[in-house]
Amino acid sequence: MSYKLREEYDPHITSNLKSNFREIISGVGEDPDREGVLNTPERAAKAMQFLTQGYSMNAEEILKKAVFEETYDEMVVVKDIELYSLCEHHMLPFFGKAHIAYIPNGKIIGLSKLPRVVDVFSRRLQVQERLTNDILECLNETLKPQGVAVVIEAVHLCMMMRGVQKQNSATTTSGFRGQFKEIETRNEFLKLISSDLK
Ligand SMILES: Nc1nc2c(ncn2[C@@H]2O[C@H](COP(=O)(O)OP(=O)(O)OP(=O)(O)O)[C@@H](O)[C@H]2O)c(=O)[nH]1
Ligand SMILES: [Zn+2]
Repeated sequence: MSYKLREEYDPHITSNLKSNFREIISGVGEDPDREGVLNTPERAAKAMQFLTQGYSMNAEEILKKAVFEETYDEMVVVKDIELYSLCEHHMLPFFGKAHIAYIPNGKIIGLSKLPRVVDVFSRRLQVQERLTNDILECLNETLKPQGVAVVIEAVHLCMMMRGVQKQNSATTTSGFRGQFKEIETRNEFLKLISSDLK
């Protein structure tokens, strides 16, 4: 299946979500028949499907479409990939950046496929740790590289708008496989993602 942002919405799912969002609107004390929110259940139903479209995508299929045989065997880094996800505990957004590196093993991947894989796994109900691992394992399994590394830096609205209400805390998660387990390789990656070169 090819990756595309969802423009058509499943009528059955939309109808189910729509009636649930109507309940939520009246549940919070708002009149669901007030003009301003009359179409909100349908809008919210479509927005929620957009935000969770990763469930109907297959990251391995996306990656396999753009694998090329090459002898390049230095580190490839794509950094500052913006991501938006929903925390599975509160269904509130968390968002930030992913940085990905791999060292090819006879095969390179089309660069755009790395952000696409980030989207596939972030457009779901997630925790940041699992999101990091999902991306890492998928790249490791599909490309079988000499090494792969993923770092995610994100802020969580469930910690900002509610709960502890901390506005300046960010969470960093990381995962390393193969050659990135070695301190020198890992440090080279961490240095590259902290440089300002765009
Ligand atoms: N490890 C991890 N925790 C997360 C993530 N997103 C949200 N959480 C946490 O999930 C936890 C859920 O804890 P609970 O005590 O069940 O929920 P709660 O009473 O709403 O917790 P507070 O947020 O502390 O008010 C909270 O500590 C959240 O900060 C994430 O991506 N990773
Ligand atoms: Zn949360």
